[in-house]
Amino acid sequence: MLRRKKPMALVEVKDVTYQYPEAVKPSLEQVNLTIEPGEWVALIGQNGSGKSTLARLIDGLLPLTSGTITVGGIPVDEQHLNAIHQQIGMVFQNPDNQFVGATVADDLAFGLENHLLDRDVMQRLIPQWLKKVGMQKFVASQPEQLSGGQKQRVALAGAMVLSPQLLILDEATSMLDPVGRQEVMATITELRRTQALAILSITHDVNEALLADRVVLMDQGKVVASGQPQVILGDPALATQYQFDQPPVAQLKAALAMHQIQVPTQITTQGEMQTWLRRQFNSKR
Ligand SMILES: Nc1ncnc2c1ncn2[C@@H]1O[C@H](COP(=O)(O)OP(=O)(O)OP(=O)(O)O)[C@@H](O)[C@H]1O
Repeated sequence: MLRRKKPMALVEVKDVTYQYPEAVKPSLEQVNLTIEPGEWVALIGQNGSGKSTLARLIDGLLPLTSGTITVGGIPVDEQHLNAIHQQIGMVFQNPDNQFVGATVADDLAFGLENHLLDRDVMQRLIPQWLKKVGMQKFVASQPEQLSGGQKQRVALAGAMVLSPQLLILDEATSMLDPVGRQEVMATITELRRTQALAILSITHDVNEALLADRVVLMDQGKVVASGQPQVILGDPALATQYQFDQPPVAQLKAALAMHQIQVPTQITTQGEMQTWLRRQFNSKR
């Protein structure tokens, strides 16, 4: 009997161990991770748990020394770096370190020149992508005329301009004020709605992790848990052991439990909590 082969995930990380050359111990140990096409995975974990190292290995910014990684079926190695960089767009933490051009248009053109695109293709793609991130009015602006959130939206346009299948966000909103953070998250949510795009977002922000399809928790170079955001983030034992903030609903549950009010475990979202509280309130009137 013919057995049908399982379709390949977009990203397959298999048995990856990595030690920086000067380090005394590995930063990643036997890491396995898959990301499906179109899936949004939030990578969480304490400082130094290995999240950025894993992202850099997936993008080929660090050389793999043990294990394998494929993106879109292409092995991440020196030979395939160009092809890998067309599959992945990456946005980093610091808005100022990412801006290399004298103007917004120059900045995007600089990134595209590395991919040897024709001038007329570039001139079509740049305004198209600036419009998608809501920055079309700023095409001739200089970096110092932009807010942090606006710079990160330009970085997003730069990461997306070659229509990659995977967007990696390495704490892309952590240096922004609440308005900038909101702007960038709204842009990412909109991109996800309109593009066939998988996302790997590294974050310490519980509200950002809640937007993902799945949360992967790392600790000391290992993946220690993976599952639905509300389940992983709402687990009080995991939150205490691995020191992360719980979502507002989980915090409210814990506070109510201290007053002997037990909220059913299946209630995880704000909407479910509101409905449940309203019912309790009405039944007592
Ligand atoms: N260039 C380097 N050389 C040596 N060790 C490094 C280097 N970069 C990171 N490390 C070490 O690797 C481990 C994992 O670091 P990494 O930056 O991947 O963690 P992280 O989870 O992204 O942390 P954070 O949330 O603080 O960004 C840490 O112990 C760190 O000190």
